[in-house]
Amino acid sequence: MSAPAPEFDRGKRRHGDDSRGRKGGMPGDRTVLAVDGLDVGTRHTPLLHDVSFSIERGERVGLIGESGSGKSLTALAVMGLLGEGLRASGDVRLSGRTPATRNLLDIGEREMAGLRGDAMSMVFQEPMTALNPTMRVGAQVAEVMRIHGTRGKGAARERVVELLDQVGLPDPAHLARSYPHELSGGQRQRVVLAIALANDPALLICDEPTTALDVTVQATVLDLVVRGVEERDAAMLFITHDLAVVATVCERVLVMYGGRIVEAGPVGEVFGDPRHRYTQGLIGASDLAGAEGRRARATLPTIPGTVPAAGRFPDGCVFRSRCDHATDLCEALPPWTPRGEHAAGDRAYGFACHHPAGESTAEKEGSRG
Ligand SMILES: Nc1ncnc2c1ncn2[C@@H]1O[C@H](COP(=O)(O)OP(=O)(O)OP(=O)(O)O)[C@@H](O)[C@H]1O
Repeated sequence: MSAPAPEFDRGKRRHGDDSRGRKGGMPGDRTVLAVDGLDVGTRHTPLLHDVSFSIERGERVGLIGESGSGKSLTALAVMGLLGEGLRASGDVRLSGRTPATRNLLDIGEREMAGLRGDAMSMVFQEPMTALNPTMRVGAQVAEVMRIHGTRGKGAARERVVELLDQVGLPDPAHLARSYPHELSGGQRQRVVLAIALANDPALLICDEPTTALDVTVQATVLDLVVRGVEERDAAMLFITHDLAVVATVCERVLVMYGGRIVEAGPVGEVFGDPRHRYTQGLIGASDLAGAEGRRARATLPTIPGTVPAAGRFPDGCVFRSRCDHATDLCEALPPWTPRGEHAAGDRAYGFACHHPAGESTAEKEGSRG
């Protein structure tokens, strides 16, 4: 998209309070999603390793990384939508309406289906795959309320028009009677968003929601997504390749490579002062607009080579086969290093790199033990 200038001032909230003793963050009062030590793989190939993070109510967290890093698998594992042949282990808790007392990875498909579209929703890149081509769009929005019993028939009909209006569709009462093929791509994605938001989910996951859209409508749809989650005080996980979008939409960012989270923190800190060499490379190769972005691009290295196929990442630091700074030390898995003053073990603020950019004296002393 024609990216707006990045604003490096998003990380205003402090998230250290809820993370003592637990890698992904102990569910506190405002924690909606807590993922702790999530591993995903096929029988033979591990794909995600020890993924840990949490998201609070009203918080928007970006998940970035090149194609094949494991972003979609993370989202699908949370939603209980991993395909046949994939296994997940670890701990995934969702609160919001009800206390997060159970690990989502342990509950059956029937119960998961009750949560999807209700307590948590997901918007995918391609709206046509999410819509039923043979059903009028209004009926599809009403159906998600009917399935979850959140509204009676008459109330659902009124709510459909309200929701279609909220996502900026013109003449919503008339448009509700259209079929998906009668709408533009941008209009279809708005309908998908209306469906995702219909039951006021506590968690909205967006996987490249605007990538398939015309650049002229991308910014508008993004704005609607942000407004939708803000109005509901919902938590959002936003998956994208586009760092400029993360800078605009999110407060916090998780950087993923080789199925691991390699860096995490407030967008301003991570994009303004990346510590992991992979994050540095991503920023160097990105379209971050504006003078700040261009200056950064001129001084940061880009990423040599390509992402290895699943199961072909090196042991130790997963990035070492592409990293100019790699040494023998990188054959060992780098420990998670908290950023600045943050507590050891706080996975919301830190990085896992043996040779981080801009290493502070305190960190050097810390790593020497
Ligand atoms: N069902 C599966 N069986 C085997 N490998 C899989 C399966 N699904 C995904 N993978 C592999 O897992 C890795 C991570 O995939 P994932 O789709 O999560 O990447 P991504 O970061 O979302 O990429 P993209 O940005 O292209 O969507 C890839 O190497 C992919 O080939």
